[in-house]
Amino acid sequence: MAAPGVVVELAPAKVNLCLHVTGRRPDGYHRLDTVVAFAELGDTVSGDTVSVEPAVDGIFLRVSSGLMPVGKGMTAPVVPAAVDNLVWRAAALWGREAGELRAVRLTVDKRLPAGAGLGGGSSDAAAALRALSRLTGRPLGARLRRNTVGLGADVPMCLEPRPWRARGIGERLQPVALGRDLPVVLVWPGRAVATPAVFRARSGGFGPAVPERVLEHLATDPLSALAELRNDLTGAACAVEPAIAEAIAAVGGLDGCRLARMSGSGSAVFGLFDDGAAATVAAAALQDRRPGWWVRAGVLRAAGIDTRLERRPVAPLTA
Ligand SMILES: C[C@](O)(CO)[C@H](O)COP(=O)(O)OP(=O)(O)OC[C@H]1O[C@@H](n2ccc(N)nc2=O)[C@H](O)[C@@H]1O
Ligand SMILES: Nc1ncnc2c1ncn2[C@@H]1O[C@H](COP(=O)(O)OP(=O)(O)OP(=O)(O)O)[C@@H](O)[C@H]1O
Repeated sequence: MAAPGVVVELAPAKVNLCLHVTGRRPDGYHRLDTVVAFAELGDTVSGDTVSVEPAVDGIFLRVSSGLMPVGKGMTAPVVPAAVDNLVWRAAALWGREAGELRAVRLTVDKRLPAGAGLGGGSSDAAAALRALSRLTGRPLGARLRRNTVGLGADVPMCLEPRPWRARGIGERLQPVALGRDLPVVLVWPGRAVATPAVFRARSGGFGPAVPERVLEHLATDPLSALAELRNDLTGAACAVEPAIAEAIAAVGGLDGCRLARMSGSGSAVFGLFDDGAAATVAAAALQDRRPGWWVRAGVLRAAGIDTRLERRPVAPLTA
């Protein structure tokens, strides 16, 4: 293992710019065609390798949810603090695939609402794997990358947060050229929905894949291209949680909003803007009107996100 140190990784919010449900596998998972991009805001996952005497083996996980939005009337799943946390499961996967871990402490600071369709848990898992790779000096091998889909369908795309087209159940990744950075307002209407419940509530057949012509158009005029696409889970998610329909209408009505849509299986909604300043003003106005909602302005980065945050001093290990 490399010398003791601390690395801090951003676990950025994932936004499904569109989500087409194109079929269903025999195991019940749905085949998707989705274009995702990542915002420069999210949870953080830090990892320490710590020298202590006597040496301590194992993984230590600390989850701080102090920054998670918790307000009157909000419902969000509890973020598990131990072996059910996706960060823990990612570290266990690393242990199986890349080698034993000794005295590693992973700390998750939650800032993204859980069960929001912003991929928080998946992004945390991916950030933990990047942190372990940096701490140990070992690259993320191809087999490990492939196996991350077992942690969650969104984990492979979160390993390298950049615009992707994802097919299969999310693991067949193809880079996508997004013509420019997209100012975004992210809104979570204070009510979580569980992904399996939304897929179960879906009715009707399957839709067409994302046309190649529209994918190419994303490189030149992303907002017009996205207007031709859709999120096929919107109806089902709104039936499960009507607050989503309210959020889509509220975001669509913001000054300067060019497109409002749900992300993933909900319940978060995003609005795209031409102009970052307009997005910031609109977010503040909406937050004033709806204090029970979680509202953030950010930017979806065409070039992807640099997830390496600043180094911090090493703190002593207290297990
Ligand atoms: C809807 C998306 O957010 C789009 O990016 C993701 O596909 C969901 O990714 P995720 O939260 O990592 O999902 P997982 O934890 O793998 O799956 C949760 C549950 O959602 C359903 N599920 C998920 C993904 C998929 N392609 N088809 C499904 O039917 C399954 O019932 C599954 O048991
Ligand atoms: N580190 C984590 N952060 C958030 N949730 C976690 C984490 N680890 C496990 N979970 C569990 O995962 C479930 C989904 O949380 P998550 O925030 O990833 O949902 P989501 O945003 O809807 O994801 P997706 O966009 O991938 O569908 C929750 O029920 C939560 O208890």
